[in-house]
Amino acid sequence: MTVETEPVAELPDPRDFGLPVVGEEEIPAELTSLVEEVRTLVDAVAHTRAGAEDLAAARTAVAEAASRLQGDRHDIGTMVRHTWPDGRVEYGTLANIVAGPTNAAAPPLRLERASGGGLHGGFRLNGVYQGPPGLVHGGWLAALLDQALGAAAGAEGMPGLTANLDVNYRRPTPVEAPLEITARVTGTERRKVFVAAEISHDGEVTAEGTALMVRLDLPGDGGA
Ligand SMILES: CCCCCCCC(=O)SCCNC(=O)CCNC(=O)[C@H](O)C(C)(C)COP(=O)(O)OP(=O)(O)OC[C@H]1O[C@@H](n2cnc3c(N)ncnc32)[C@H](O)[C@@H]1OP(=O)(O)O
Repeated sequence: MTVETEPVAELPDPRDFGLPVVGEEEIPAELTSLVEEVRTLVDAVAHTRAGAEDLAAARTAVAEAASRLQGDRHDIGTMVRHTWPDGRVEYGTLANIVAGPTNAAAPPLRLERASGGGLHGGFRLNGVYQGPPGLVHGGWLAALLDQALGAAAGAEGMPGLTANLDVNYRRPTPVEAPLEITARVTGTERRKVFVAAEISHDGEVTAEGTALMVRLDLPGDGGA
């Protein structure tokens, strides 16, 4: 097994496969701000003790907002193009449930290149992500690890699908608290990309995951 992290092939443009592409820079600031507001709304709805009158008024306002937005939609499968500071281009799914920039159901996760290699990001999960009281749901921790693991492979020019994901929960992960996530490629073998990631709070690892990503068969890479 090697730890070769050079991109294996030029990434194809998803448009060549019939998938629409939106540049990250084309997402209107108003949409980004709306996504933030909807996250706040979901948290408010999940925890509200408001009375019937306020609930009914809020329902009407939300229904109006939804009907205003329904008409003009991106297709399922629309991709978003991200350009790293070194010029490398990467594609993600616009409405990805864990990191889609326009998906208000996704947590506010933003991954950056780490100085020592791999990716890292700081984030905070509100009470909507609870499993046990006051703690983040284990399924969401697995989803966050899976996303970071996939993104770490993608950031090295080796996008793929998760074939296997192994998660260990080391300590409880609190909601409403600063969290960090890191992920990196640890090795490659033919189309297999081995990746590892951790979520930590207060400097202590709370959950860690390893995955086998199987690299997409890209045109011209021979699959080796
Ligand atoms: C920025 C974007 C981040 C995205 C992160 C999110 C990640 C996701 O959620 S992906 C969605 C969940 N995953 C999926 O839906 C994948 C479903 N599975 C599949 O499509 C296929 O099984 C797939 C693509 C993983 C592998 O199939 P295929 O391309 O035919 O590869 P295949 O030839 O069988 O295997 C390639 C190698 O991997 C190995 N392998 C495949 N699956 C496994 C497995 N589960 N465990 C161990 N090894 C495996 C094979 O043994 C083979 O190894 P070797 O090179 O040593 O012979």
